[in-house]
Formats: sequence, C-alpha cells, structure tokens
Amino acid sequence: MEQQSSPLPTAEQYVDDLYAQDEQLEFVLQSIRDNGMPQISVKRGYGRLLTLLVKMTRAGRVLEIGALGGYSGICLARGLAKGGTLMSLELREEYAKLAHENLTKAGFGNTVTYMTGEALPNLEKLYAHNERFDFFFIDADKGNYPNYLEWAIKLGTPGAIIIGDNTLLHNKVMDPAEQGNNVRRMREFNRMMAEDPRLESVMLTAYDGLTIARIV
Ligand SMILES: C[S@@+](CC[C@H](N)C(=O)[O-])C[C@H]1O[C@@H](n2cnc3c(N)ncnc32)[C@H](O)[C@@H]1O
Repeated sequence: MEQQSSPLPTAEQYVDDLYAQDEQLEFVLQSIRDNGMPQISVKRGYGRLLTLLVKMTRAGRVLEIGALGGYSGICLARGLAKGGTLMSLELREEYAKLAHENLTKAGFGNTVTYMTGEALPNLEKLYAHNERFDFFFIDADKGNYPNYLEWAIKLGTPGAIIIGDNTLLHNKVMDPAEQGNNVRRMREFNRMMAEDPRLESVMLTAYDGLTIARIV
C-alpha cells in the first residue's frame, strides 16, 4: 500500500520547533486562554527578535502599545540591561492587570509601568511630560498605526527603533479588493515606514509581517 507522507511543516513551524519551549512564555499563553482573552500575542519567532533587538541596540527606555497578557512585554523586558524600563500602554484595565501579574512572575514587575485607556491621549501625556524612548513596539488597534508611528517619531530619541506587528494584516494589504479601514490604514503605515525620510526600515514577511524602522 502506498504510504501517505505527512505534509511538510511551514518555515515558521520548522523554526518554532527548533527552539526549546519557553516555560515563562507558554505560561503567559495559557493564562490568556484561561481568561478567555484573544490569542493574538506576538509570534514566538518575533518575540525572540524583540529580545535580541532590545539587547543589540542597548535600548534603555522601551515603549509598547498593546500589552494584552504580557507576552511581548516579557520579550522586551528580557532584552533590557539593568536599570532599563518598559512603559506599556493598554486599553483594558483587566488586560494590564494580567500582563503585570505575568511580568511580575517573570521577574520584571518593577521594570514595567502600565498606562491604561486609549493609547493616543496617553502618548500625548508622555510627550508633555518630556518622556522619551529609544525603542517602540506598536501592536494595538490597526486603524491607529499611522498615528502611533507619528507619535513614536516625536517621542523617539535619535536612532530609536520603531517596530510594527501584523503589517501584512493576513495578506489583506496586498489584495486591492480589501478596502476596509484597518487595511487602508495599515497600507498607509507600511508606506510611511518605507518612504518617510525620517526613517530607514525593513519589512519581514514571515508570520503576519513585522516592520522595523530606525529614526535617522
Ligand atoms: C495584539 S494585542 C497585543 C499583544 C501583545 N503586544 C503581545 O504580543 O503580547 C493588542 C492589544 O492592544 C490593545 N488595544 C486595542 N486598542 C487599543 C487602544 N486604542 N489603546 C491602547 N491599547 C489598545 C488591546 O486591548 C490588546 O490588548
């Protein structure tokens, strides 16, 4: 009888399997499921990239927009040197609470500060208080990505890194038939990242896309 061969893994599955399970991060994913929250944390490979990039750039002040259960927060905090800090903006109190619990369990409870509510007014507050950051991770409501990018440029120190997640938006950005608000705004974000003279950037197309820029 002819043997059925199992389908090949995707490149992302292959890479994910190459690395040992990360108990702290798996715990976060389980806590998100247990609390009935959306399972939309940053993908494992990009989480590892966040840690590496924070380390490689020696960023001391990191700002995240969209905390959910703290998965990306832990990845970012792991990259910080002693004394580094993470500011995390999250719409929902209950999500920020779980994220803080998870960062505390991971040993980063005193590294992170949460600001809850809509991110835009909080970004304005941070600017007014003269807070500046050298690393940004944008991962909240997609329709505001271009606004978050403008704020990151304003709040960024020279050479700051700005990263946006989900920049392919389930491949909708390439499909001219897709004309919803989030898709149009994500296209606008991608175009800004590619063309804005204040930035130099690269777009990674694994998983759901990740765009990385540096303020020139
Ligand atoms: C994709 S999830 C973030 C995942 C997280 N970065 C991670 O990888 O672990 C998006 C988060 O953005 C939050 N969010 C949505 N709209 C927001 C807004 N206007 N201001 C601040 N946070 C918002 C959601 O509540 C949700 O927790």
